[in-house]
Amino acid sequence: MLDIQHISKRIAFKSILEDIHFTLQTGRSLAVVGESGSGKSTLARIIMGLERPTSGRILFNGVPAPERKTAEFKSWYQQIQFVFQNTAASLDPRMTIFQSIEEPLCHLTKLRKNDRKVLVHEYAAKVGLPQPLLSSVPSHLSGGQYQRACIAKALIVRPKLLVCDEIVSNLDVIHQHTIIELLQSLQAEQQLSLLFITHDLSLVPSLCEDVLVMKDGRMVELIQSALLNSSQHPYTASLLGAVKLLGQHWHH
Ligand SMILES: Nc1ncnc2c1ncn2[C@@H]1O[C@H](COP(=O)(O)OP(=O)(O)OP(=O)(O)O)[C@@H](O)[C@H]1O
Repeated sequence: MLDIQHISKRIAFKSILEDIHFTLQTGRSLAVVGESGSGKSTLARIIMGLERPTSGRILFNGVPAPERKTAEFKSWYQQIQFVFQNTAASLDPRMTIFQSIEEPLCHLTKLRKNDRKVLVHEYAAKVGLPQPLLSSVPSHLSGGQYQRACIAKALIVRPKLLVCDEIVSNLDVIHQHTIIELLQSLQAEQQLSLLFITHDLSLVPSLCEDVLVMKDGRMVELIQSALLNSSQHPYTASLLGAVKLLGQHWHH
């Protein structure tokens, strides 16, 4: 379904991404891990259509990503939704949480007001956002609640693929786990494919079947997360070593 074909990106003669290629099948989950500066966010921005690759292309169900501002762009991107690390900028501070979650339905569907309202309540409940919070503005939410609102906003148009860029990095461990459990259950319920970008390898095994390890814009290896512990690659081993040094738990 998502087919990343030999993506490279150069900015001012500097190579940011070099020959990234992988596929992500329906209902599967892939983590993209690597230390800061390895090119993860650039890859996410290219998948989103915010940046163009220098070479290579992206197909979704066999269809190449359309140019921005075309009619095809809208329907292509209805299938792929994103949740970002930069949470403070993800929701409009002047809108209520209800309006924010409703917004993509206004842009991407022809649903009537009442039907939109039913869906907003349904998705708020799905992500565990208490109903009274829907009339609040984003600044009144905790980090975990804010992230749930972003997830509800992304999922309400029933995308086939959800791309998450560092979405739990700013949360404490308990909230990290509830968000990961939420993604697991939504994934199973909606046959959602998940691309989970993180610098934190400890989060990967509980959520993703496969892992793409990146370093300096290149693919180090693509490996099943169940086999991570036995990776022969020195860079993957060093990332794993860092996780163990921090004393984090390994959730299989
Ligand atoms: N517009 C740009 N101009 C110049 N260099 C850039 C630009 N965008 C990204 N880079 C460089 O590309 C490299 C990869 O950045 P990117 O943000 O994709 O990495 P990352 O793995 O997501 O890091 P982090 O986890 O810190 O967000 C970095 O060295 C960064 O400085």
